[in-house]
Amino acid sequence: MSKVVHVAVGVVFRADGKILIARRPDHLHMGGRWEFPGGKVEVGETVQDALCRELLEEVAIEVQQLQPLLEVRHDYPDKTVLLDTWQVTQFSGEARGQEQQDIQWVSIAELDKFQFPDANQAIIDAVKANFS
Ligand SMILES: Nc1nc2c([nH]c(=O)n2[C@@H]2O[C@H](COP(=O)(O)OP(=O)(O)OP(=O)(O)O)[C@@H](O)[C@H]2O)c(=O)[nH]1
Ligand SMILES: [Mg+2]
Repeated sequence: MSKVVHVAVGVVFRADGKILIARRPDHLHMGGRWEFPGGKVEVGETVQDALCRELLEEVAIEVQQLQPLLEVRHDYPDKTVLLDTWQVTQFSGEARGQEQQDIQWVSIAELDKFQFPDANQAIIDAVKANFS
């Protein structure tokens, strides 16, 4: 059994209620699909630290307030991920794709128009249930 990849994932809300999504670069796992920004938790790092680091690296925002939303464990054919998912309610800076990836701010209703990795359906369901 391969080990579970622990991933810090941020559902970032802007003051107008829109959520930040980013398009994964084509060459990566799940390339071309849309995601909530985040990345792997490194050794010796808390998941909160990882989330803050990843959001700064990927979309140039500084997290100021976060709270746990849910954990999703999902088996892909090639790996198992644990998406440790947090709601970000306050941040500073203006989001931009730091790795040439497209980003968009979308309403909860619009989330269904985008193709996400399979593991994300549980996150989208939780967002709709909690925040619609
Ligand atoms: N960030 C992020 N990763 C997701 C989501 N959904 C999902 O299945 N994943 C998976 O989680 C895994 C790790 O995420 P990642 O590729 O962002 O990790 P990372 O930023 O540390 O990238 P790196 O390994 O290139 O440094 C990938 O296999 C990715 O496909 C999501 O909404 N956001
Ligand atoms: Mg990432």
